Amino acid sequence: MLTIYNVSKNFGDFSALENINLEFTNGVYGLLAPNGAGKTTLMKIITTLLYPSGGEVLYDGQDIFKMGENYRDILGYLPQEFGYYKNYSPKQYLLYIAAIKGIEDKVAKERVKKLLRLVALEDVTNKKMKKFSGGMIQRVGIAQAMLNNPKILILDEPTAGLDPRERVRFRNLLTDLSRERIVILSTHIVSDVESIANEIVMIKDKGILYKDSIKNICKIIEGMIYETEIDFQDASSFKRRYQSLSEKQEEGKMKIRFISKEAPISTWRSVSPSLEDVFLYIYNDGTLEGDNV
Ligand SMILES: Nc1ncnc2c1ncn2[C@@H]1O[C@H](COP(=O)(O)OP(=O)(O)OP(=O)(O)O)[C@@H](O)[C@H]1O
Repeated sequence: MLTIYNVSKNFGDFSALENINLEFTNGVYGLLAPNGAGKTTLMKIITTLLYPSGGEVLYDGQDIFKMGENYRDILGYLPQEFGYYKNYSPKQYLLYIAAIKGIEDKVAKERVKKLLRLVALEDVTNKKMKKFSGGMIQRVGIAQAMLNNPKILILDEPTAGLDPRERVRFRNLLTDLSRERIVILSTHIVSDVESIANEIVMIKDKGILYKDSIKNICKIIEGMIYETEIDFQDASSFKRRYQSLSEKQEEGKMKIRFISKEAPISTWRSVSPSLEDVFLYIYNDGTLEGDNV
């Protein structure tokens, strides 16, 4: 179990995170927040790349900063900008990283072969990576993070730049991997974590706002989400009053999904909240009038 206990992080006078408390067991966790909320900072602390200004991070009760090599042996990390060598093949690259990690040659060869199969890159094992798609590169990234068969796998914005098919493949891979390890991935894209994360961790105002299942998080706004059709000319006043979640044109009218805490009127249809609705509600920019914020 990975435990984050009262962790804070300051950069000079600026406080990026305050009193973070979290516990992780095996499964996929989606760290979800807008850019700049502190996701990368938190992930860097978990990977020991940044030292917290206060608090502790424990793995099975041991301080990860004191575990040194022993912690790095159980940690896999895919940073936001992962540096690979275009002129290398995935096999060459992974063997090279394995050598840096001090994995014995014979063991490394076996593992690289297995990992390339796991991330479905067997057919391009010896092809130079310069012609690879974003999704293929991300899968090489996952494979390098998995070289030491880590108990904790940290992925910083791993789905940026993937096309929808690659996203699906990527999700399936993570679900598979999370059976026997802690997988924490950060993103500001709700749909990336919606179908794979067992729990969502939301950061707001430097702290943890929620750590819960999607189902429970959605309960926060249950009974507050509606859809209705309005005339385009009424749209701006409507949107000043109610927070719009999505809009589309339908038969000359605007179909709008929105949040209201007021008693509904007969033309509103109550709908089930989604994680995307919660995200928009939580991180709304405060441009509404009245009590609906
Ligand atoms: N080395 C640093 N020095 C000063 N401020 C920093 C430093 N690193 C991060 N910050 C600030 O801390 C806050 C959190 O940054 P962080 O990169 O963790 O956010 P994020 O949620 O990961 O966003 P993104 O996805 O854009 O990286 C931001 O306001 C950022 O400007």
